[in-house]
Amino acid sequence: MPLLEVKNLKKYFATQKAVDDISLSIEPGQIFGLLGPNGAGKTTLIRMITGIFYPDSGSIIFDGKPFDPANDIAKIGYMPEERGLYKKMKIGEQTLYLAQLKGLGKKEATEKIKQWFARFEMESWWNKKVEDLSKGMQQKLQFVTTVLHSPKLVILDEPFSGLDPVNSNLIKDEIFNLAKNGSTIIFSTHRMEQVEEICDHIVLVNRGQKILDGTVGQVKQDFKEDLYKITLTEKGVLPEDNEVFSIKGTRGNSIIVQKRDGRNNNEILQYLLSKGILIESFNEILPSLNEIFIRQVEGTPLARRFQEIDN
Ligand SMILES: Nc1ncnc2c1ncn2[C@@H]1O[C@H](COP(=O)(O)OP(=O)(O)OP(=O)(O)O)[C@@H](O)[C@H]1O
Repeated sequence: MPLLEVKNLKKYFATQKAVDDISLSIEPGQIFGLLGPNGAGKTTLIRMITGIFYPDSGSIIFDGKPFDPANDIAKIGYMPEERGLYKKMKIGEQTLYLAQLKGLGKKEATEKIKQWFARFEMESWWNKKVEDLSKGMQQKLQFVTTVLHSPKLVILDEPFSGLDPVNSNLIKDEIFNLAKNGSTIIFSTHRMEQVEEICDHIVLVNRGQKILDGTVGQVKQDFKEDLYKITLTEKGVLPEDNEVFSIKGTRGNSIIVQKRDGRNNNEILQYLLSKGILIESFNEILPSLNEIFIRQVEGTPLARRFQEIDN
């Protein structure tokens, strides 16, 4: 049973169809990437899933039942892009307050805060004010306040913005841990390399509509162009266009080839061997999510620069 099911959700503003008939389904433990260009409708969709906006129409099923914001909100942790911490309040006190708002008792909340603060090396922050923290430190704190009550659904909007590589890794590891322990994660970002690394499943939204839905692997397979990078053992004996493949680029003793329709990989290798060309390595090149994103959103062909493909 999915943890979250959104069916035909719509939210129109006066001049804008912000979410225009979106349906999607998220399984428990999934790390789900909600992607789309600026203004696509991601925040509006998230605001409906978190009970901030009522949908104009459509339904949200959370944990098997119609979504009931008053009760279900305690099972959700949302880290919005605009961070919402009280600048003047002391960090320990504030974290405790936010945890209690999410339904934790004072004792349990204090224990959990201590565990998280120890894990993130934040123990010395307890009596500091938020305004005394750097942007990245505030980000870590916001992450802790989002996940402290062990929500079933964690929604993270650009969780890595402003974080250095060490802290990014720390948060990334925690995202994997949360999913491993059964939390479901919705992860919204414009950084496609993070999506490739972290997400199991993605949905791409554009102009209020869903334009892609699948696992990262499936989506890449769907957009593949039958391109291969072949590294040859000897320089100088490069093949030419032929009936099995066409040459799309060369770099040193590596070539990028495109398999012709109806041909298979063995035929590529057989052709090269028949010409006495020895092969050091042979790899399929799948498009990056970044390329797919741009192609789908802009409707432009993949602008691949072959000389820049390194692996
Ligand atoms: N409260 C509002 N009133 C009127 N229009 C709105 C409101 N909120 C969002 N919109 C419009 O709805 C559309 C979708 O906005 P939304 O914030 O959901 O996009 P987004 O995908 O989150 O974008 P970004 O990546 O830039 O955060 C935009 O055209 C926006 O101008």
